[in-house]
Amino acid sequence: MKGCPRAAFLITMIMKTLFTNIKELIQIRENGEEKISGADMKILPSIKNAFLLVEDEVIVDYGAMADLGILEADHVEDCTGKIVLPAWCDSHTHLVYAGNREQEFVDRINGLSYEEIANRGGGILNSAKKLQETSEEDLYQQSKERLEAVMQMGTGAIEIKSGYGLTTEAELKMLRVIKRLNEEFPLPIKATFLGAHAFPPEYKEDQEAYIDVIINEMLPKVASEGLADFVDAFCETGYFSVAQTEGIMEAAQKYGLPSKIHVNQFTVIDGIEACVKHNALSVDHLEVLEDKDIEVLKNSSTMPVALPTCSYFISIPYTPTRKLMDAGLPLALATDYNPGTTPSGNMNFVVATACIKMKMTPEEAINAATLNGAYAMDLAKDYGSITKGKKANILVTKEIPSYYYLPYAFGDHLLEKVMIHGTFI
Ligand SMILES: N=CN[C@@H](CCC(=O)O)C(=O)O
Ligand SMILES: [Zn+2]
Repeated sequence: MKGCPRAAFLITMIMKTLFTNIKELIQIRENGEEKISGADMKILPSIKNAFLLVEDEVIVDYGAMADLGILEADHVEDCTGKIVLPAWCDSHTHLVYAGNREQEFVDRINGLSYEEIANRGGGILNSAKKLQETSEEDLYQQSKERLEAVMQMGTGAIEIKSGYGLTTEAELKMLRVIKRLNEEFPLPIKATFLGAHAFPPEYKEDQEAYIDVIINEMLPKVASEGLADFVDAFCETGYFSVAQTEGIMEAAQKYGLPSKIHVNQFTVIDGIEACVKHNALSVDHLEVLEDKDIEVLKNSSTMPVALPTCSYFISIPYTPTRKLMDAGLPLALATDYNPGTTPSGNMNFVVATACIKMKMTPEEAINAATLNGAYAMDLAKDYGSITKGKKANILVTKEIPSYYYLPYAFGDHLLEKVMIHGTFI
């Protein structure tokens, strides 16, 4: 009922939607699992020839068609030949941005690296300049279009970061746009404050002064206006050091903001250890990993998040997800939707890329893109699986041979219907 509080008083009848003859209902979780780890990721519990019942915005029942008694419903959705699964949970995006960076895409084709482009004032600083010059309304309109598009592609819960503002005013502008999206769209949106995305040029020679702005100027405003759920930093050589990242995590903790940190994208600088020490909810990227990083993640509650379409787009190594899972760790998959390294919010393509390039099985990839993604946004209690009492965020595929077909036919749009909070969008 987000964005429509009065409706709760106006609607008196329960709206029932019954999905019948489902070829296979997948990602059924009955035991309150909040995340799936290690070898368990190979298992995707399912029922063949199933039904699913939704009342208002909640999943209330499911089972084999043979066990479906006579049931009245306001709407019956015949799913003969179709797979039904929970909507994707995209736990890492930068979906709010201004303009695009297709020139840098061509520059990379012509031989420049991400680092070389950034050193010339491109990259994050290029996006920050564009965003600072864009009005809040225009930024909202650009972002809204992207959000509508990713929902049509099956995203039912999403995290969006700031980080292209890099001034107090522009960071707050981004976060207000995220807040407005959250108010006006039916899906849950978690906001992450990423003031520590890059050093603005005017602070190049005095990094600590910018850290001071983040901690003593931006964070208090973000917190007092209730604009963020999490804090993030780009913990990377040439960006924010481990010590600076720790300072930001500690400051955010005082405002009750857990961290989700960009780390180990290009270099190993012991950032993961610092994140685990500060109980980070997730560590994201991890394209370069050493055994010691994996050891540190064991026995922690921090979710490793891989972003395979970022690796695909800027031709960097893929996160060694097999090593992580072999170590018994959980793993989430997300898009990293942003104008520089991943101009795509397509979770289907993320799942396919994980299977094709990282050799994850479809079961592992689907676990990573649903329940584990929800965990990485602190949303697993209500999203990410077919569970009685969870929100009805449901994908219905077209008629396909099996769920293997989703990553197999990687370029096809295979979703027929998307339901968010009990309503087809
Ligand atoms: N690595 C840091 N941030 C983004 C890219 C930002 C940009 O290039 O605009 C990422 O997650 O890939
Ligand atoms: Zn990112």
